[in-house]
Order: sequence, then structure tokens, then C-alpha cells
Amino acid sequence: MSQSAIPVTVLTGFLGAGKTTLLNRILTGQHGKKIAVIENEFGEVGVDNQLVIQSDEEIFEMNNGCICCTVRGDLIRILGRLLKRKDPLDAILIETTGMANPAPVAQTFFTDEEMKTRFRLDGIVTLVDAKHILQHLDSEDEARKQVAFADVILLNKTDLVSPAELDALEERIHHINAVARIIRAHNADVPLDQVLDIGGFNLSRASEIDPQFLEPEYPFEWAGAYQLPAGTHDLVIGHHDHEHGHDHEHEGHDHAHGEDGHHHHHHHGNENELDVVVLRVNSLAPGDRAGEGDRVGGVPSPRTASPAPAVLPDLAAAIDTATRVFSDWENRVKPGEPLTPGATLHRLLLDDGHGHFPLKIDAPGHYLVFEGCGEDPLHIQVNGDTSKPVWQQDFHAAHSHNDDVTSVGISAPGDLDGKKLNNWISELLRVKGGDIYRMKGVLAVKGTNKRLVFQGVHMLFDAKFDREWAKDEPRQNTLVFIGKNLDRPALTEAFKTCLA
Ligand SMILES: Nc1nc2c(ncn2[C@@H]2O[C@H](COP(=O)(O)OP(=O)(O)OP(=O)(O)O)[C@@H](O)[C@H]2O)c(=O)[nH]1
Repeated sequence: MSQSAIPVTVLTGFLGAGKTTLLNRILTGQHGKKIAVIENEFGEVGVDNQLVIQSDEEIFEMNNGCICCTVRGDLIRILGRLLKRKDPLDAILIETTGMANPAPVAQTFFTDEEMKTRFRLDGIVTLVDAKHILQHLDSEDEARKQVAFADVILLNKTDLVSPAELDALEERIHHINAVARIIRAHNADVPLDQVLDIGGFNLSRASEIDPQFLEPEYPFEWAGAYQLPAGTHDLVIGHHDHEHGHDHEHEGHDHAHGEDGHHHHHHHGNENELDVVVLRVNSLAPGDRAGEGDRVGGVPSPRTASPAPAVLPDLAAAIDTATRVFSDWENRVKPGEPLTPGATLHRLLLDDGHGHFPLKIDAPGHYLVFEGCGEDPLHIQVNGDTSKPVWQQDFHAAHSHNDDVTSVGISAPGDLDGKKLNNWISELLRVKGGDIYRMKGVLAVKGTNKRLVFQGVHMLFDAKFDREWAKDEPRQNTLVFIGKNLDRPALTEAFKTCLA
């Protein structure tokens, strides 16, 4: 990207989130930068202008209502005028209205060659009112979008909520947009270098900040591994009778689900159904310790208690399979009807939270049982004895929030075939462009020693080769999609087919 390109920051945020407050800070701050501010006013003309402290920076107003394709010309005209200035600008800030979707503004910088060479979209900064954002996230599409589009999220008005609420909020925001940097603020008091000229989509930095950002979420909440002999055993759902003891320590769930600050939902919305997948794992090493390292203190999940690959070598593959199977058609099973291991989603029909299901095991070995809802106690009876799980773990459920907007990250070494990559991205944007809000990536393309850096907003995007990969730097592809109804397995699969 050319050095002379003027960085553009798009400032968004719901009504009253603190955009004007931040703007005033920027305009009065002693940063020695020449910044032009473009305001997109909706409704009453120029009210905000009186609130903005006058300064040397120029303020341009667009009074044509929300920026959309028809008024993008207006923005382009203002930008054109800014280019003609004698003393060049250091930065441009565009404030969108509270209700606006920032996409069309951001897309302006991917539209034509002149826009692409003279300006660069440095970042989308979204101000969030910590006190009111939750109700907006629940009810308003635009609020989720503003969070989804952001490179930086200023969690403002921290004085109005408790630290615990802030933590929960961050978790929720992170769930929607896993790569945005979240900065807490009071009266929008953030260091300006965290907002302006940030090189917003530098993914390698994003991954350094939060190594978990690629961590997938799962369609199940709990999995346990059992060593089972051949035969027909009894899969029991519900609190079991006292004579069987408490081998399957599901008590931990109360803690895990009750105190982590957000609501968990039953996936199928029916307490009398439980989704279960049973898979055979081939190569479980002997000497496994039951329940090792899991659900001890806090909220056990892949974020805090990763599975030990040496203990369960097939675990990752089994988790992948289960993730896929959980989105298959369910096979409804009435109490008393038998289950067999395999790639089938069993929806167990329970009677007041209880049920007995014969589990048919042909070959002795290790079996993983995945449970859609982790709150239902489950155990397996073998010849009247409760079988202890040799391993178990809670998983972050994909549906722990009812957000349809999420992030999918892919990180893999290897060189990509430029042509296949191009075809995939074009096709993806053609089919899913409306749902993919943002896409960012740093990619290794076969035949070039430069990194391909790209970012996009809906179907418009910009890809450029930037610096060479450093000598000690692995040619690692990192890309992230933020959007609605994203299909992680499909995206991951399609990406793999682009490897050279
Ligand atoms: N308590 C509290 N109030 C704040 C904070 N930041 C801003 N405010 C106040 O919130 C109100 C709205 O702030 P603005 O900066 O005007 O918000 P805005 O996003 O520009 O609002 P619109 O122009 O309506 O979209 C003002 O009264 C601010 O003084 C904060 O951190 N804490």
C-alpha cells in the first residue's frame, strides 16, 4: 500500500455512544496532525456541528442523509476537494450517523483506482455505550453490524456499569467480532494512536493480542470419553439413583453455566430433548486419568483447558466429525430405542428430563459421547455399574448467545494457488457477499515471496502484495470472516482446496 495514501478512519456507533465526545478529543488534542473531519448528518441538519469544538481542522458536512450508493458521489467529491489542498492532510475522519451501516462509507475506498491509491481505509472504529449496548445487540441488526464491522471497539461509558458487566460485555462483543481490539473508555478517553493510523487490519498483530481469536466454538457443550466392552449398555439421562454413585461429575455444570455472566440456551429449545452423538475413537492411549484437568475452578472450556493430544490422539478428528454431524438431520430416538455409535445425530426424547437408551457396542474400545446441552446429566451403565469417563470436557457452545453474527478464523501454513484462491473468493462473495460483513487476510501465494494482504467490506475488497515474508517467518495464511450465518466447516474446507 502506498505510503502517500491518506489514512481514513470511519467512526461509527449507536446514538449517544460518544462519537461527538471522541471527535472533540481528537479535534482539540495536541497531536500536531492535520485532520479533516467529514460528518454525515441524518435528519436535523448540522446540530452536531455546534457541539463539535471549533478547531483548525476542517469539517465537512454531508447533509444528504445516510450515505448510501446514491450519495457516495458526495463523499467522493469532498474527498476529491481534500486532495487538492496545498498542505497535505495526515488523516481523514468520517463520522457516520448513529443509525448508519458503516459499510457503504468503508466501501468507497475500494471502489475506484483513484480512491484506492490516494486513500487507505485505516480502520473502522465503533463506539459502544456500555450501559445500553446489550439491549441494542439483542434487538437491532444495525448494532450487531456496527460491532461486526469494527477494527477497534471503544467500550465507552465504563463508569455506568460494573466491572463484571464489562467482562460479560467484552465476551459478547468478542463472540461477534473476534478480531477487533476492544478498548475500555470513559468519556472516550483513549490514546489517539489507538484510534487513528492503526493499520486496522494487521492480522498478525491481532493474533498476537489474542491467540484465542481463531478458537472455534462448538455445537455441543460437553463431551466425555468412555472405555466400553462389547455389548448392549444403558445410556441414562437424568439425575441418577443414589445407589449408582456420582461418578459422572455433572455437578460442575451448575457452576459452569450459572456464573459466567451470560445466558445459555438449550439448543433445541426443549428440555425434553437432548442431542447426542457417539463416536468411536481408535487410538486412545492407555493409562488415561479420569476427568484430568477439566472443570476444576472456573469455567472449563477449550479456552482454558485444551484437550491433551497425547492422551487422546484422535480427539481433534472426532471433534471435527461431531461438529459436522451436529448440523445433520436429527434421528429422533424414543426412550428404550437403541443407539449405535457413528456419524448420526441422535435426538433423545426424554420423559421429564429422564430416559434410558440401550447403547449397542459391537467392538470394545473407546467411545466419545457428545452432548448438545451440557446441563443434562448423562451416564453409561455397563452390567449395572456406572462407567467412569476416562476424559471429559466442557465446550464453549456456539449458541450460548443468540447472535447470528460471528467470526470465523482460519490459520494454516502452506502456499495457496493464486488462481484457485481468486476463484474461491469471487464465488464466495457472489454467493455470500451480503452476509460477509468483513473479511481480512494475510496470505502466502505460491510463486511470490511477498505477503498478500487483503481486506473487504461485503463484496468489495482490496488485495495487495505488501512486504516480503521475513526469513524466520513461516508462510502462514491467516484469514478471518465476520458476518452472518457463517459456515465454519464449509469455509475451512473451501480454503483447503485452494492450497497449491
Ligand atoms: N456517563 C458517561 N457519559 C458519557 C460518556 N461519554 C459520553 N458521555 C455522554 O453521553 C452523551 C452522548 O455523547 P455524544 O458524544 O454526544 O454521543 P454521540 O455518539 O455523538 O451521539 P449522537 O450524535 O446522538 O449519535 C453526552 O451527554 C456525553 O457527555 C462516558 O464515558 N460516561
